[in-house]
Amino acid sequence: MACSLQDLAFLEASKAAEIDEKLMGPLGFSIDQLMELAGLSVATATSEYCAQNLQRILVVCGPGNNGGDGLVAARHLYHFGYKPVVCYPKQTAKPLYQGLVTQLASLDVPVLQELPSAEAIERDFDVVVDAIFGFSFKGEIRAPFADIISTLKKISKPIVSVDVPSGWDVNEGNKGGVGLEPAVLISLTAPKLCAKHFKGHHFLGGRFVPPAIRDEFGLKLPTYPGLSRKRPL
Ligand SMILES: NC(=O)C1=CN([C@@H]2O[C@H](COP(=O)(O)OP(=O)(O)OC[C@H]3O[C@@H](n4cnc5c(N)ncnc54)[C@H](O)[C@@H]3O)[C@@H](O)[C@H]2O)[C@H](O)CC1
Ligand SMILES: [K+]
Repeated sequence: MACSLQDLAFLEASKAAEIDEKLMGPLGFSIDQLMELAGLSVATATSEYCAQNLQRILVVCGPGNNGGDGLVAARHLYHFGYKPVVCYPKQTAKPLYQGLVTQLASLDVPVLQELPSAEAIERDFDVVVDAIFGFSFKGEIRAPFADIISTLKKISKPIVSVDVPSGWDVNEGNKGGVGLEPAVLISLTAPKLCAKHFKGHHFLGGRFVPPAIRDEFGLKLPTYPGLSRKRPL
């Protein structure tokens, strides 16, 4: 099916959270499963963008599930042959996240607590994956992420944002210009309202939506090509 952005339904932040609750309640999914599928689609879309020439990938992970998607994506990117380095400044003790960090350690993927300087990122990396905030981001950016986002705003290397460009109001877009300006956005499940303002390469990932959810929330999802885990929009 040919599909353009105009054909898609965009999701308010509150509806995205409601879909998550339904998937993980009556529809029988676990967060581990959804995060694995989301992170895998992030890795496949990122590798399509990076191809062979962009190898050194800095994955910056936030404190919630968006950060978890980044941890999963970093593991898959390693197995795809890239050289990921993770920055995960605000780690959580939840077993799911601890497990993801242990898995990265078993692959010798570095997990940094602090973001390298803008100069070091320019020198040492080809691409940055932004897995800082997703659909639950609200209000002004708090520490330590305010400094992290302002450092990332200084670099010229392309940024790949997971689900929402970090710092953007999930419904309204880059209010006050405080958020990142990614080259690539990988929306998960369905694009959030803010994605209407995004002008770069747009992928849709998270191929796990059953017809009941699609119909209840009026989602207009494009057909994924073949076995692909992501769909260019
Ligand atoms: N069905 C799906 O599409 C799935 C998507 N997934 C991913 O999960 C995120 C949403 O995850 P959630 O944990 O609800 O929230 P976030 O990661 O967006 O962030 C919560 C985290 O951030 C802190 N926070 C919020 N606002 C601020 C602020 N202004 N300053 C600093 N910190 C802030 C908050 O305290 C929390 O700690 C979705 O976008 C997808 O990426 C799932 O992985 C699978 C299902
Ligand atoms: K993000």
